[in-house]
Amino acid sequence: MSDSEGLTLTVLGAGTMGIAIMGGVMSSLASAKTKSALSSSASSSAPPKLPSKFIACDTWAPAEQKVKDALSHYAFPLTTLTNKNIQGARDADVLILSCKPHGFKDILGESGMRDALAGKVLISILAGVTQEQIEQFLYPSGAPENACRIVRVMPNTASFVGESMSVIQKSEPPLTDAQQALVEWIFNSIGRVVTLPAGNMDASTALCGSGPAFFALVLEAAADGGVAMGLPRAEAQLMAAQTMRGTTGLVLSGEHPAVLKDKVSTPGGCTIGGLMVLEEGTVRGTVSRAIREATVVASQLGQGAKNVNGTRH
Ligand SMILES: NC(=O)C1=CN([C@@H]2O[C@H](COP(=O)(O)OP(=O)(O)OC[C@H]3O[C@@H](n4cnc5c(N)ncnc54)[C@H](OP(=O)(O)O)[C@@H]3O)[C@@H](O)[C@H]2O)C=CC1
Ligand SMILES: O=C(O)[C@@H]1CCC=N1
Repeated sequence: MSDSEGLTLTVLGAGTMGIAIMGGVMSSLASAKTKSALSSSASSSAPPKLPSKFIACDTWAPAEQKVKDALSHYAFPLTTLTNKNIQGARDADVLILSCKPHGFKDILGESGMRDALAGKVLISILAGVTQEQIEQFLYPSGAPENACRIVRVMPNTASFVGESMSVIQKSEPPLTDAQQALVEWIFNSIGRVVTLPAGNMDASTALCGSGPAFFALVLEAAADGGVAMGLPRAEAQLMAAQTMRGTTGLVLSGEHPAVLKDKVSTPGGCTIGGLMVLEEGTVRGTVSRAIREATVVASQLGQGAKNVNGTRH
C-alpha cells in the first residue's frame, strides 16, 4: 500500500503485457532517478505520488521466475504471487488488469475482490472488453460510493522499451484530477499517449495493440529481401529496424508519409521501381484490411466468442 515514498502498482496477469508495463515503468523511474530529476513528477499535472513498489500476480507458477528474470535488475521492491490475486489487489494502490480478455470474470469474481479494489483505480488493457462490461460484472446492482474506478487503456508491447503508443479511453464521468494524473503518468512514462472516446478502442487495439506485430512482419520481410540479395542476416535485420525507426522519426517530426515517399523516389531511380512492385502487390490495401480485420476481431473478444478468427474469411 501507499507509504510516504510511493504507490504500489499491481498487475493481475503477469504475462507479456504485465511484464512489459512494469518493466517500462521501472525503467522510466530508474532513469529519472539516475538523472536525479523526476522531471515528469515535477510538472503541475504529475500525481502527488508515483509507483515505487510492484506486485505481479498470476495463476501460472513459472510466471514468478519470468517476472524476476525480466525485472529484478531494476532493484525496485517487487513481489511475485501465484494464485493470490486478492492479496495483490489488497496491497495495491493502482492495478492493471492484464489477463486474457476472457479471463476477467475469473479474477474479478474472486471472493473479496470487490472489497480489495474499493476506492482504487483499476486499469484494464483487455482487448474487446468494455469499461461497462467490467463495471456491470463488478457492480451488477450499481456502483457503490467506494467503487473502484475502471479505466480502459490500450498500450502495446513496446511499453517494455518505453515506446508504447497507448490510447486512454476518455472516462465518463471524468476521473478525479489525481486519478487522471496517475493514469496519464503511467502511460506517458512508457511511451506516447492519446485519449479517445470509447467507440475508438477496438480500432486502437488493432492499430496500436496489434501494430507491432504487423510492422514486425514488414520489417522481417524487408530484411529477408536484403538477405536474398546477399546481405548478412544480422546486419540486414539491424538495417531494416533502424530504417523503420528513421522513417517513423521523420513522420513523428511532422513529415507527411506521402511527401516522404516522394522525396525518396529519385526520378528514374530504384525507389520508384520498388514502390511499383509494392503497389502491384496491393500492399496498402492489404495493410489497411489487416487493421480493419483486427478491429472486427478485437470487437468480439469481449463477447466470450471462441475462435473468432475462424469465423471470418
Ligand atoms: N500482447 C500484446 O501485445 C497486447 C495485449 N493486450 C491485452 O493484454 C492482455 C494480456 O495479454 P498478454 O500479456 O499478451 O497475455 P499473456 O497470456 O501473456 O498474459 C496473461 C497472463 O495472465 C495469466 N492469468 C490467467 N488467468 C489468471 C488469473 N485468474 N489470475 C491471474 N493471472 C491470470 C495468464 O496465465 P495463463 O497463461 O496460465 O492463462 C498469463 O500469464 C490481453 O487481454 C490482451 O488483449 C493489449 C495490448 C497489447
Ligand atoms: O492479439 C491480441 O488479441 C492482443 C490485443 C492486441 C495485441 N495483442
